[in-house]
Amino acid sequence: MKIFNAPQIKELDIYTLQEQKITSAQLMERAADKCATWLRNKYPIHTHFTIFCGLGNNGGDGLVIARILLAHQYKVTVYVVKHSPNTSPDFEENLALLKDSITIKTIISEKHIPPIEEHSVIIDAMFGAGINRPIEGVCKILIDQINTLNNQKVAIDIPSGLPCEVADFSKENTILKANYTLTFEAPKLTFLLPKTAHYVGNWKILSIGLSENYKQTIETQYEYIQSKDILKFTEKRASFSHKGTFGHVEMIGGSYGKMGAVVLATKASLRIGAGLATAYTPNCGMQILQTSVPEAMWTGNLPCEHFLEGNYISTHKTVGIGPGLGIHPKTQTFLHLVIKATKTPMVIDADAINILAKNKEWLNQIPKNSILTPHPKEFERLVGSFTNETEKLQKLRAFTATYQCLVVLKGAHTAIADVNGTIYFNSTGNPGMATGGSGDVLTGMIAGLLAQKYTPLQAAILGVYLHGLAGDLTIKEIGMPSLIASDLVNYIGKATLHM
Ligand SMILES: NC(=O)C1=CN([C@@H]2O[C@H](COP(=O)(O)OP(=O)(O)OC[C@H]3O[C@@H](n4cnc5c(N)ncnc54)[C@H](OP(=O)(O)O)[C@@H]3O)[C@@H](O)[C@H]2O)[C@@H](O)CC1
Ligand SMILES: Nc1ncnc2c1ncn2[C@@H]1O[C@H](COP(=O)(O)OP(=O)(O)O)[C@@H](O)[C@H]1O
Ligand SMILES: [K+]
Repeated sequence: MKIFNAPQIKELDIYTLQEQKITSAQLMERAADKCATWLRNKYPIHTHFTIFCGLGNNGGDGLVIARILLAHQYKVTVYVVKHSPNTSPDFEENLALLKDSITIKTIISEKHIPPIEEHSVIIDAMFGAGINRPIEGVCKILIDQINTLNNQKVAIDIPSGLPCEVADFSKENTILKANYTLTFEAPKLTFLLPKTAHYVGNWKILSIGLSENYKQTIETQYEYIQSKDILKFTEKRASFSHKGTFGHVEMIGGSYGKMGAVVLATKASLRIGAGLATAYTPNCGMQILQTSVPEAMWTGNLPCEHFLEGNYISTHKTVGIGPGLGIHPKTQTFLHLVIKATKTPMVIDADAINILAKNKEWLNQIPKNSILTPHPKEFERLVGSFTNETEKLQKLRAFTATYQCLVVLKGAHTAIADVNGTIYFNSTGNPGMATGGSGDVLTGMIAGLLAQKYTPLQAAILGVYLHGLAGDLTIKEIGMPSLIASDLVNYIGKATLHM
């Protein structure tokens, strides 16, 4: 699903009106009706709603929602926050319609800000996608007050004050903190970024029938990955296929005391369907690997007892490197040899990334279209620090373009940056996955998919999606805190049933 910025949403709106021969007021009615239906399903009939409306179309949505809720016998109080003389035509039209049913109160200055009933559900329809500067004056005072209340808060389209795209978020910015956000058609970029997502709460996409034809023509830099996107990639296994058909993963990693990481990655590569897997570890890992993953083979440089060092000769398997690797100076040299000897895309994770961060001149030598899977701290070591989300996304794009590789920046809504600059955000996963070893499982999954000849972009997207889904399926059966990385490996199978 494409993620649109504010000008693109406007374009899409205009095209939809022409294509479907409807007025903007009719589209507003449709959008507000979807919100009202959601609210009616969620809140019982005795609920009181306090709706704060701005003067643009977001405010217009609020007025229509009020009208529909009133028609369904809900108790509703509506305030229009009059911060400017300008209003939108659809706001005016709906203001006139609503005036027939209730008295609409106006907030012009601080003294008009009302006390809000303790159990009233607050609907935020002050500013939507049209926000173009920080909020000041009476709106700021009102939002600051609302943010101190424990009432449930539902934002329409986007919490007031939050832009659709990334902006510099100084501490002074006033943004309403919602429990729920009902957004139209597609999420906004700011819903998916760690510094801004907490304003949005639990968000729902409400489809309002915008033109699918026009969506196809809009070029976006951001996409949101859902199940229908991954279904495109999946292929059935041919009857006469054999283990050689599904590739051979060589998972390189492990060091004394950190062998579990490579165990998890190797197992995961097999669970996602690689035909064969070989773990390449120091000698102390041999028995551990052979006992914990009997399906895998083992190889290593026999003289290395506790960490990988020495020579490396490629056997042209699909290489994953990093889990548990350590950063011993001799291991650093060894990694350099692996990178130079490998000619096809590889997966580079954990300490392999940390070593590259210390030896940036080697980055030019990694095979084209390789996939690096840093968590945010590892990413920062690679590209240097960043002060805001804009800078982080710029650095992400610059990195993939410079080194012609993909980056999987892990976390909630893991971001997969393609070589061409498109960034795909994941929709699966949960905080139960914030546990040691989860990332190693992902490395194994992506390597296993690469071995099966998925393209690097497909392997990254599919791996990240199924990894998160395995986490989501796990917590349906055990609580989030109990989830451990081995559970993810065990649920890969169930996750693949959704393909
Ligand atoms: N396709 C869809 O998704 C559909 C979307 N719909 C709805 O339309 C909403 C977008 O509506 P919108 O364009 O009228 O803008 P909105 O957010 O109401 O802002 C109002 C005006 O406020 C102003 N302003 C900006 N910042 C300010 C500030 N800090 N402090 C003070 N003023 C400020 C600025 O005007 P200015 O003052 O700059 O002239 C701006 O124009 C969208 O979020 C959704 O709810 C549906 O109805 C139909 C389908
Ligand atoms: N809050 C969260 N929501 C969704 N996924 C998460 C969350 N926290 C962590 N994860 C996922 O768990 C994995 C953690 O990886 P990483 O930090 O490398 O762990 P480790 O180094 O212990 O293997 C990543 O795939 C990340 O996306
Ligand atoms: K809003």
